[in-house]
Amino acid sequence: MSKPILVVNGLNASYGESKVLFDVSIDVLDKQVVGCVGRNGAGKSTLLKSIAGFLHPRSGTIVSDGVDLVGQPAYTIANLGIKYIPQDKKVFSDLTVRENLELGSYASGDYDWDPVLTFFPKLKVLMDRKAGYLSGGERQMLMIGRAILGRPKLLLVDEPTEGLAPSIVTHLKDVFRELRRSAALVIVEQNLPMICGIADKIYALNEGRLMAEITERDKITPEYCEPYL
Ligand SMILES: Nc1ncnc2c1ncn2[C@@H]1O[C@H](COP(=O)(O)OP(=O)(O)OP(=O)(O)O)[C@@H](O)[C@H]1O
Repeated sequence: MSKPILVVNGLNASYGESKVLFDVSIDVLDKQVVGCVGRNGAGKSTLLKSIAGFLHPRSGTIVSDGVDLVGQPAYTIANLGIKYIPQDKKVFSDLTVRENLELGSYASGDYDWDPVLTFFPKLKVLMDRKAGYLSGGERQMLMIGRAILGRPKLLLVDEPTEGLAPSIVTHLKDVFRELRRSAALVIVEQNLPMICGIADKIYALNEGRLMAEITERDKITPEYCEPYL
């Protein structure tokens, strides 16, 4: 039986006076793939940002390996091996692909190039190119490569397939499947065939509240999850 790598309990989060998450509780086991689905504005990104330390919640606990992450700065959480891949695919445009990749593990100085170049051989060719010139798919490879270069234990991935060609979506699906050998993943995703194809569990959010925790294998299907979108 795997141990939990993340336990979020009673999370309430706001932007100023506007409350966005209401008493959200989730848990993620080691090497588990957890999907998070919901309509636009449901609070999925806010949940990931809260775990990653980019937004300090009003109340609740977020515990990983016995450490409460609430109140910790984002860089401390990243150094604990919890890597956040935001939706916006922002890269440092004037830095090369190599420099962008290395920045993610700069603090720890621990670079594990093998999985990055095995999963994304195309990055080898692009290594000296300025990141600002990359296509959307190449940027996503860079974002994921940057997160896995430092041997993460948990990846928080926000809508990784948004706007990408079907061949890249299939590739990313294979990458996430392989990554679970060494890390747990929480993936926010609107592409139900993609997330249902790899998730062990799905959480559905609506208007900041948890509507469902779907764990039965035969219910982790696009048809079953569709009403939550
Ligand atoms: N920086 C911010 N300041 C104020 N309100 C915000 C901010 N970011 C998000 N919100 C609001 O919080 C709510 C939840 O947004 P969030 O981005 O978490 O939803 P989401 O489920 O990820 O949506 P989407 O699928 O559209 O990305 C929305 O009503 C949004 O307008």
